[in-house]
Amino acid sequence: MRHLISISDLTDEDLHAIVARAALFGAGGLDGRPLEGAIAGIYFRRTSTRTRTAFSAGALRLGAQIITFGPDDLQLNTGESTEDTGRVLSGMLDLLVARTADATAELRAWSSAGPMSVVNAMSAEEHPTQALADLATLVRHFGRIEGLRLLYVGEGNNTAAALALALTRYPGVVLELRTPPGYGLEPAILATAAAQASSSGAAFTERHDMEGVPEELDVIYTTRWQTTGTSKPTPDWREVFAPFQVTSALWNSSPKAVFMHDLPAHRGEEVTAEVLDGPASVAFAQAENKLYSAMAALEWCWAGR
Ligand SMILES: NC(=O)NCCC[C@H](N)C(=O)O
Repeated sequence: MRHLISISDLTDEDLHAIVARAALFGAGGLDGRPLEGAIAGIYFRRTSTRTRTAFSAGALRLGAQIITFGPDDLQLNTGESTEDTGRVLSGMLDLLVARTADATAELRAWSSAGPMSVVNAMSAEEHPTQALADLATLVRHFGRIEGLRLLYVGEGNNTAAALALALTRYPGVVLELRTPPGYGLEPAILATAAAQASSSGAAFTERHDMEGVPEELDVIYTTRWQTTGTSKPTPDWREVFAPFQVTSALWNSSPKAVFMHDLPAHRGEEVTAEVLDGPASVAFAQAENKLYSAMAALEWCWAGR
């Protein structure tokens, strides 16, 4: 069985193939119903607009049938164990797309329960299918990922982790993260991304200020200040985050950069309305690419059965 729980589950070939396929789907390249006969569970324990809709619509477009579960539906809520839940679901479903309440470990338990592919639709640690949509957006916009210069501004959250794990595999990529002090990437993600960059020929840096950001960027990316399922440990967190707002001033030294955001957006917090709704923004094309990357991820999982 193939599972997509972390970007690290994918070989370079898998990653390139899924991203290329997503870009093809975005260009109208769906031929037939490759998931005809498949039954996918769509289980979201946290709020979702884009990811849940993308996987539901994507599975239906590919010819699968879906069963959706909300946060209060399964007997997990009345104390049934993760393991027993996995044993039951894997006897009935071909695929399970799940947004967990907490750790990725729950998804790993389900992936080893039986013959059912598991897709991580966001956990506390990582948001791999967001990175796939973002890479498909880069391919659709620039025609390539190799050599792109990207600045990520904001919390080192699940999206940042997946982007770091994916982008550092591409030769010539420059990925600089500017994360507020105390809100950086987890050390294990930093270490993996740095090791990948040194073997692929990418450049990867994380800093905790907004001084001297790189120039001639291709992409400026941000994320909301309130990451799902987290709370801020100190009451002064807004003062810590304030310098990390993405404003048009960042475009002075990068006039050709596009703006990306995993959404939902909070205009006036992590980004100004001028940037989000301005001509450089591809944020809503990026959101649509979640559909195409969900389709590519589902197809890749199903092809491995
Ligand atoms: N595109 C998305 O999946 N958006 C929802 C959540 C994004 C963000 N990384 C969060 O955890 O709040």
